[in-house]
Amino acid sequence: MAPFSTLARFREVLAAAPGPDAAARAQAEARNDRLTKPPRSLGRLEDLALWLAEWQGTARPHVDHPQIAVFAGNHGVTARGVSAFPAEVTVQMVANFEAGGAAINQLARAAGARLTVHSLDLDRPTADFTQGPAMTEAECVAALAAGWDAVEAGSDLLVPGEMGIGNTTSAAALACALFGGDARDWVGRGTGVDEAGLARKAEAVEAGLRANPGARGDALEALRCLGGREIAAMAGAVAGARARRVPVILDGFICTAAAAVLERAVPGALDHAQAGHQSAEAAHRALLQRLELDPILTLGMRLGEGSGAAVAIAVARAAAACQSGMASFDEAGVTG
Ligand SMILES: Cc1cc2ncn([C@H]3O[C@H](COP(=O)(O)O)[C@@H](O)[C@H]3O)c2cc1C
Ligand SMILES: O=C(O)c1cccnc1
Repeated sequence: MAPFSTLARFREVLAAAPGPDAAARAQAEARNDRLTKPPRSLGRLEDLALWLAEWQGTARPHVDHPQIAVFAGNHGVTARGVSAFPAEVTVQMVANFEAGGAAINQLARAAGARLTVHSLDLDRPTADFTQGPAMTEAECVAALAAGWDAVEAGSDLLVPGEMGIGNTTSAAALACALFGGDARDWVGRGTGVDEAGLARKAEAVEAGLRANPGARGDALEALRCLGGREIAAMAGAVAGARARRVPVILDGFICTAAAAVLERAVPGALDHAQAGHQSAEAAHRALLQRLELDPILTLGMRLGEGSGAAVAIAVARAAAACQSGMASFDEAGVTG
């Protein structure tokens, strides 16, 4: 059960979260130095292996039980004409996830990952944030807790994903509140809106910041006022993974905006997270840069659902396999 029932308590829990295991990292580095390859020849795979090691607390990290947790929520801001698709697609796509027909079902299977799907009050959209806060504190805390509790015992890697028509507008508003800049810098095409739709998105972000003056000064307040249930749940899942020392691979723009809330609330709160990919959603690159995250993949994907991060699981598994399975120069009788 999530150990918080207020946003203030969530912030304290986040601030008290464990750091990396320095001893495990040192052992993993020493082992990596003795493996049968020229130093650094596995490039970023070596960094990923050491990152997995320091969070899993072992010199021989593993990606045997990755979990993809997809959260779904509905957004009142869809009333502003900000998506190319109607809001009912959210619940329809949840049915598709449950039937195995979505992209994330195929990518989870391809990645050897367990997929869990979490619907968050789909019949109760968040309030339209252009008129005031999207959520009450109780609603925001409940969504954070749902994410926290979704991380399953035994998962050795977590990918948070989302489904929520209108949520690129919510994510843009969040990013704008957290990092400043112009609304137009943070909005993008999402599901494929035209120029008029893009202008409506920028107007909604501006109106949201005007209607929620407290959002600029406080990351958790920004989440409550401008986020959505699936966005808060992804933030809760990333925080819950940290408490359990489970490394996280972040997905696209919406997932990264959710995670950014944690980093802005408590610097260092994303140290256990890597960026799985860089989305084609225009502002994702800027968001990654603000967070100093270097995406593992750039495939031009712009789907969400955890899809880009799901593809990156294979890279993390490859990193762990080399670190944990390779022979040392001594063991293999190779001259070092
Ligand atoms: C069929 C379908 C499947 C999706 N899977 C993810 N998204 C993605 O699109 C939505 C965000 O874009 P916007 O802000 O423009 O609505 C989110 O649900 C996101 O997960 C989908 C969107 C659609 C239409
Ligand atoms: O980057 C993403 O995750 C994304 C972009 C567009 C639409 N849905 C998701």
